[in-house]
Amino acid sequence: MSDKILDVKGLSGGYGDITIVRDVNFSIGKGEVVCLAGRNGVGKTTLMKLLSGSLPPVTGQISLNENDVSGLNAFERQQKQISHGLQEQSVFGGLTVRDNLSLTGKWGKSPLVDRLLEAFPIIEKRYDVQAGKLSGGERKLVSFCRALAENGLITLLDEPTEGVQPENIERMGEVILEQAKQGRSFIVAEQNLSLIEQIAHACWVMDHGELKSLYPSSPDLRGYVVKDLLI
Ligand SMILES: Nc1ncnc2c1ncn2[C@@H]1O[C@H](COP(=O)(O)OP(=O)(O)OP(=O)(O)O)[C@@H](O)[C@H]1O
Repeated sequence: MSDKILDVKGLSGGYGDITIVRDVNFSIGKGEVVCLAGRNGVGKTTLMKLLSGSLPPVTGQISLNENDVSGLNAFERQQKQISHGLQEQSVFGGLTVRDNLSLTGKWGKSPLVDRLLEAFPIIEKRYDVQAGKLSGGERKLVSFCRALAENGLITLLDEPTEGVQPENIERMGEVILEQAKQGRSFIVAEQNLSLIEQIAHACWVMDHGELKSLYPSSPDLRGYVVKDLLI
């Protein structure tokens, strides 16, 4: 088996008759962290949904460890170790933080959970609080911790830092890099340049539903991301 974990060929998809993601091709290696940048509305979340299985592809093939998972739904892909903390299905307001974390069955006593609690002590302090009463940033931390605790081969994170304070963003980056060293791969749709610079082994920019690689092909990651994102 090669070190390639995820291989995507000719992936397209969208909503009804509208195609958002167009003919996307890439592969990701074991332990690789890829950041996905791009302006609002270009299709980053749609690509993440196509990868997680919450949106069925119109064309294309997604292979995980050389097995075709394109026809599997989100739950089945999760069983195959594609973990995700995506925006919409993130955190249920009527459940406590502890119950939200326990939904995947992976929030038990483990070194990984201990590490997450050490990085984000606020989580344990909020265990018995209903998630609907959390701040936006705290909900993002719950979603992040749950996705990380799943310990999947590949973890998809959609704007994990939205509303999160800088020191916690830096800790998110530290945890991602530690996990990547242990062989986990990540795709992180993200606009926060500090996090991108902290964690990215590669960075892609999405534009009109198509992907182009910026880094490491460009030596000036910040310059190129800023130019592509903000102008
Ligand atoms: N459920 C939906 N039904 C129809 N169109 C949708 C749906 N969700 C998103 N879109 C459209 O698809 C396009 C891409 O949206 P998407 O959420 O993938 O962009 P994004 O790059 O993640 O944006 P952001 O950075 O703002 O989160 C947008 O034009 C959006 O209006």
